[in-house]
Amino acid sequence: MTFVPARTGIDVRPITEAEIPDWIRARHTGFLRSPEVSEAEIADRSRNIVLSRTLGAFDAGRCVATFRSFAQELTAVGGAAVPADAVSNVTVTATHRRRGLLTRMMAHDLAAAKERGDVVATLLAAEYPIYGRFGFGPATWNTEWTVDVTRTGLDPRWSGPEDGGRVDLVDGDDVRKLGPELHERLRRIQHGVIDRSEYWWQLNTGVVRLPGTPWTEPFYVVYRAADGTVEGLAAYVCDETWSEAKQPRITATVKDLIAVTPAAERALWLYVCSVDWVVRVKSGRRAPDDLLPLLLPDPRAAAVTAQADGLWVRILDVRRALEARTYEGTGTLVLEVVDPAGLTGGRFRLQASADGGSCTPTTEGADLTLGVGELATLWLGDESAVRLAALGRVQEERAGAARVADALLRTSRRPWCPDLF
Ligand SMILES: CC(=O)SCCNC(=O)CCNC(=O)[C@H](O)C(C)(C)COP(=O)(O)OP(=O)(O)OC[C@H]1O[C@@H](n2cnc3c(N)ncnc32)[C@H](O)[C@@H]1OP(=O)(O)O
Repeated sequence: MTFVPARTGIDVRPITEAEIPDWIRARHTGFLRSPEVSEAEIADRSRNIVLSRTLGAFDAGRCVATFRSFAQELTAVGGAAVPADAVSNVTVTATHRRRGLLTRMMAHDLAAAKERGDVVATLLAAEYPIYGRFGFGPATWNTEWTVDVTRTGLDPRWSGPEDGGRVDLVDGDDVRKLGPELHERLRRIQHGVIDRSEYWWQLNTGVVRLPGTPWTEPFYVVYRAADGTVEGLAAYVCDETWSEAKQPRITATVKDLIAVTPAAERALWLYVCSVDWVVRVKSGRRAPDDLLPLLLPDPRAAAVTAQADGLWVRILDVRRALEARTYEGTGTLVLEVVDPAGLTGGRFRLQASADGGSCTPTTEGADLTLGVGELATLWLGDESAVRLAALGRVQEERAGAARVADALLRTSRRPWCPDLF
């Protein structure tokens, strides 16, 4: 593995164990948090980072930029997991911005991911304009609704699901036992979902608490179907707002809600919207086509209060990415994929049907020319090639090719990535 040559006299390289505290300080500085570094954080990082995948830029021995990646699995359309290079903790200290340090760290990491055989790289972008230039495209979107419970039209006498299932309050121990298996089932049916490690469950149930990140123990509920199978799990916290007239005006904020059946999804949303005293429910990050508004007799009670790009994907291997997913339509498409970084561009013939896709290099004339970032936005099924063509971001080399691409690549339900990393 060769490093991108230094143009600035600043070293970009994997950090050593001894450099972890300085790297944490630089990371805090880049994210505009207090530069103070605690022993607890050093211990936590020492346990959880892979040094060879934790990059720093060093100017006169001081860390001035940070970058970290780790192994992740991303669910493709149809439920197969593809190996992903998850990028996180990207910072460049303000004194060293716009000197190409991010560019060098990214080139180093993506080259290593390609060499390892990862199919895609993923990240969550702090700001939209940063990562398109590196071949990433937004592949999932998140919507947050705020439900005005007083106008949902829900029956105030609702006292649990009427399908034979039940909703039970559980505690963090139960969640750590039941959650991982439920999430594994979700991963097999929901494209866009990423794997959750044991550490994720510990962090998100308060077993691991990081300095500077306050923890409020949430309420946890599970939905069990009539046969006792756990099909859904929700975690929510409540504030303590009361009106001046001493009336409870509580907002419930959903931290996590995963369900593997529509019955579980329905029961958990109706439960959260029916807790006495709760007048407002904040949904947290949901897919834009989440059922929530339409589960309410009056969907206008659910107002969209945030909408933003979610998971960004960088395809590292076009052939394996297109062969990993399934297709709702049948047809053939020749794609000219432009990748200025030279990691995976070329001309590919995609033959798709209900049995899967085959993708082979070809010299046939292209139907559609598109950048590798645009392919990422289409790959998870969310974006429309017709829309991108209207924006001038994909070129039709054959009239009607964008419609064919939509018939093959788009999915009935939108992808969703509920997690932060
Ligand atoms: C996955 C995550 O961790 S997301 C978190 C990202 N981190 C942050 O937002 C923390 C605050 N910001 C920073 O640390 C830095 O500004 C970074 C990491 C965003 C950019 O680092 P830099 O070293 O300045 O980037 P670099 O010099 O390599 O810039 C490469 C190109 O991207 C452009 N660019 C970089 N950041 C931005 C931005 N925020 N908005 C628009 N363009 C940007 C540069 O102008 C440059 O363009 P050019 O090639 O046309 O000249």
